[in-house]
Amino acid sequence: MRTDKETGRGVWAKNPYRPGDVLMTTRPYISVLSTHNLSSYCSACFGPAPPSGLKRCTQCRTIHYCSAACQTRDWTLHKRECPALQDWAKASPNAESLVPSDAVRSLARILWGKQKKGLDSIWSKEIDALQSHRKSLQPESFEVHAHLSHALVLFLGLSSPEDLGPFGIHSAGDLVDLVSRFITNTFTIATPSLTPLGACVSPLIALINHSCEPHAVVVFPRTSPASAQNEPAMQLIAIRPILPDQEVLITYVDITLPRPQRRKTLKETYHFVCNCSLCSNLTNTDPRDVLQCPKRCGGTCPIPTEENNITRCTSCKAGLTTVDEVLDAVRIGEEALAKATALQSQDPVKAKQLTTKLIPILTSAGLLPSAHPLLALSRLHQTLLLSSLPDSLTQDALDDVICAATRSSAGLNDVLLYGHPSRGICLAELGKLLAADEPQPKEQPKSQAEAALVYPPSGPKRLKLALDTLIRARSELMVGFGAVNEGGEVGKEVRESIVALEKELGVWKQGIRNVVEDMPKPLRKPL
Ligand SMILES: C[S@@+](CC[C@H](N)C(=O)[O-])C[C@H]1O[C@@H](n2cnc3c(N)ncnc32)[C@H](O)[C@@H]1O
Repeated sequence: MRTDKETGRGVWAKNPYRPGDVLMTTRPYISVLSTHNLSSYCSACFGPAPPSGLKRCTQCRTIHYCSAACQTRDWTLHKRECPALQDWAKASPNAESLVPSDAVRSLARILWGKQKKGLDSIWSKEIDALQSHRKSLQPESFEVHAHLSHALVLFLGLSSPEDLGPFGIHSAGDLVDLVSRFITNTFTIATPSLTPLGACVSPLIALINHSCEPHAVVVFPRTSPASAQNEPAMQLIAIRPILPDQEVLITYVDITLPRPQRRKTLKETYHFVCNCSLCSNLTNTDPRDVLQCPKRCGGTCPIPTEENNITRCTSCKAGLTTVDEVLDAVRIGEEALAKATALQSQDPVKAKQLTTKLIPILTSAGLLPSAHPLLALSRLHQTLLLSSLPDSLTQDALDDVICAATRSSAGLNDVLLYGHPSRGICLAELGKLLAADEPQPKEQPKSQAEAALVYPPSGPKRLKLALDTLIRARSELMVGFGAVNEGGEVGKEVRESIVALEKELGVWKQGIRNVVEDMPKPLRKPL
């Protein structure tokens, strides 16, 4: 750890690292599941329900565990949390707020943890040393802070903030510091396939500063089910070569978003203006911000904005003549993205209608798959299609989701570095879909030219594409989720699918060979 005047504390590499190397493994100090995951994942190891189901805490009836060992491990904090959850539910005015928010449950766990370990313990000191932005808080965030503080005091069963003394909080300033430390240093826990599960705080991982072109990523690969007591294990994994004496940087925001959106979140949540290599490079065309050349010469041009609406192909210099159409498409695309994201869980049908309608509009306006908001809409569309696949799968439904996954993967590949976990997961999903049994295989095109236009292909061609995609997925997962982890849980599943597909393709080739060998041999001409 070193300290820099501008960025504060940070982590520097002592040794060289290659992409796929694990730099550190640690368990967060506190972690909580998001409310909607509380009954489907274990609150101690964050694993999914085993075949026998999860066991619910009989007292609070809110927290679930996968085993007695996990329940025992969580007991030191849950014994404080359990009565608080019961009292909160009793006082709740409606069924939607029977459980306090993830942030309130996390803050309470931090305070109970400090009390249990001792206010002078290293544990508590590391929490207290986390970066706080109390002094630079903007008036817009006062309301969030006040709301969280009020809910926290209620959840702890106290009558006023003055009663927080036993937790080391002696003034309003201390309380603002606690909330600010949580907001600046909290980390999203995800499944091995990157679905968000909840929130956690690790003082070690929280030391790492940000870049929109990160050297490393933090993932939860879950490599061995036998070691549930070490989960949720956070691993810091290199995705670029890192040299000794180089600062290790991760990203705090979604780096598929264009510069203005990234900078806004970094300013509002983390209180700094990003000057990373990607944010400072304004000369190159950013794949997050590009249209096809209006003359389709193969080049690209930057997406126009209200302020700068003159844009030309960087290759043939043709000027864009459909500026208003593009500006409108991007504006309604962004509105639809915000709406569909908000509706995703309450009304997925409506959300899918929005993504289905907007993707062709953005595509016909010339946006490339990597451009914002097309990439974000494509990824959301893929998730919505996958979760609404009918039980009796139809060829059209399967082919639709394959096309969506192909578009997302193409976009991600242009924006993210080789080996980024999101690229590997998207390829793995695409490969698995291509390998799925076709419900009603389509007739094979007669000519090669016709076949080239059909996507996704059918029959053996599709299986071969599935195999190639899974092989690419595996090599990317070996980077993003660590080579020693064999690409994490998903990397291992992909390896098994590759073996099964190779067998299937082998059987198919052997079948052809047998048919050929059984055919009557042409008579040899006499010499
Ligand atoms: C999770 S903490 C990282 C560790 C922090 N530097 C510390 O001293 O504890 C996040 C905070 O670090 C600072 N930070 C991280 N990356 C930065 C960057 N690229 N430029 C400026 N400040 C940065 C910001 O104050 C941010 O809110």
